[in-house]
Amino acid sequence: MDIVFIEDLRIDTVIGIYDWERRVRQTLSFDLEMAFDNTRPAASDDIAATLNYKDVSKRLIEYVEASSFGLVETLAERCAAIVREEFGVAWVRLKLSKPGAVRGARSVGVRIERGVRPD
Ligand SMILES: Nc1nc2c(c(=O)[nH]1)N=C([C@H](O)[C@@H](O)CO)CN2
Repeated sequence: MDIVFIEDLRIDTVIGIYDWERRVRQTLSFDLEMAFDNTRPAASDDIAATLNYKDVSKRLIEYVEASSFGLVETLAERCAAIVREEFGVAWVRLKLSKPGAVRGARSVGVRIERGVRPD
């Protein structure tokens, strides 16, 4: 199985359960691993045959910037669904980090895997 990945995609949004968090924008970081057969784009050298990481990044930026969920779990789930449904990705691993949210920890958050991982 091949992977297309996006690392440390930083996006500002409204996120959190506390009153003060509803009034500010915080920076989240996204790491994604997406299953994709890279042999076809490699053979054709054609961007149209790829899972285009720029297109995925732009779509997630658009969605996350406009969102205002309480939990990182909810946002992670919605982002994984976008990747799978709009980009035809069979399996995705998504880590959503909320840096500085907990004193003493560099970062906190969730990691989820959705879909069926190809062999
Ligand atoms: N599992 C989770 N725990 C917590 C979340 C969350 O989204 N998922 N959120 C918070 C607060 O919003 C926190 O980030 C503020 O410091 C606490 N725990």
